[in-house]
Amino acid sequence: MRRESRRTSAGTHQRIEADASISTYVMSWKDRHPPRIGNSEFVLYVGGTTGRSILSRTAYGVPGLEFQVQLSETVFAVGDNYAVRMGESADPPFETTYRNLFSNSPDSALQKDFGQELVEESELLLIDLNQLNLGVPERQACQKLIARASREWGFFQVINHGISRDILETMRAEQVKLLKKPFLDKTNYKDSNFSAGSYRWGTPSATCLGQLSWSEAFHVSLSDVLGSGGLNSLSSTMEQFATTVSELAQTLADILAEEMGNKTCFFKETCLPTTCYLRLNRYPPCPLYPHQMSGIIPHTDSDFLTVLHQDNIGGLQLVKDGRWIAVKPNPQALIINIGDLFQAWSNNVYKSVEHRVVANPRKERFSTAFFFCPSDDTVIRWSGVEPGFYTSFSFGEYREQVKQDVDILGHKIGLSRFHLA
Ligand SMILES: O=C(O)CCC(=O)C(=O)O
Ligand SMILES: [Fe+2]
Repeated sequence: MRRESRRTSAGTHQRIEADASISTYVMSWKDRHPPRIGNSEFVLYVGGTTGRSILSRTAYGVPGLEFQVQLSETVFAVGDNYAVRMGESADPPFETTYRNLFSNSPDSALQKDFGQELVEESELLLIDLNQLNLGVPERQACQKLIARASREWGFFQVINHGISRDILETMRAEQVKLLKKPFLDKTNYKDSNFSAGSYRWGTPSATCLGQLSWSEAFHVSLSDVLGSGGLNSLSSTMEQFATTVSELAQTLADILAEEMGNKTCFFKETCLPTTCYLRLNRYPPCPLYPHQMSGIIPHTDSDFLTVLHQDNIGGLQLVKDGRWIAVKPNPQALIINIGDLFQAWSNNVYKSVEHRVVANPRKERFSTAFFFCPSDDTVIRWSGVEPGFYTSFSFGEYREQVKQDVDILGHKIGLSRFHLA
């Protein structure tokens, strides 16, 4: 959490920490520049969002004091030597909320997950979708490439994908504007297009550092956004983005089905723009445990396929042949990855591969993920002649199982829940 501090003499560093309940600020001291100067009293000023000029109340405190404030209020604390201003940082209070996880974890706790080995960087297979519009041989070769990448990697990237640079840039600008709002504004965000709970950060159920995702996101059901007539620039941008990206996802899904010898209307009938989801991700810098903290912990996506637009910071990694590989960012390309539903529907032909994001110690990162999903009542089943690996299940059942596992166990189990013995 960023703090603006005015330093008037060397020695003590004073700060106010936002507690998990957010409406409570806890006074504390931190030794940054020993020797420490004693526990002097300080004055806490609480005001409206414009600060000192409209101060509404003051209090006298010592470290350890808990002080209730309104979410919209700005807090200043003035100690004998310092003034600290709070309440306007965009970053969620990771350090304070998860302080028990940090203090209980031995330094080696994350090394188990991240290992000591150097993660190799690789460029994902790059497919030029313009090939689909040329002659029959070019189209067939391109389709085969898409299917091969989905079988062998579960991941590839595409250029000439039909989403204009203008749409991508406008979407990103709206996303940055939204996610750079002060944290307290995001937790309170009221938009008639977003249902409650669409703003998420950290991992509420985490019981160890390996389960903590150092990121925040607006996870939006497109049924809330589409057809609302674009009430503001954010929703009209999301509408435009989602409509074009869902056409791309539809094209790719149809190709993957066709390459299995199953030309089908299934995706056209079950995956509508309104049944899909959009996730606007922001990864604040994480100076703790450099290169070992997850921005998003290892997971597979619970959809048919995902279209991802990332910036040029990097951090996305995926598993290939049992090893983590870092994806080299390509600003021209969109990343496509296969999700759990396609793996089940194709009876393991296409792979839903585990991936994660490694938090960057200094730079923030943004990505936009479009999840190509069917309606909740759509049943996912293998319809080929070979024995199936999974029981059939509806997408609604699948989502419910994932939610339960995350709530109870702290992590998703995924497809193996539906594996036939
Ligand atoms: O930010 C990224 O690169 C990946 C995001 C992701 O995996 C997700 O939102 O499911
Ligand atoms: Fe993902």
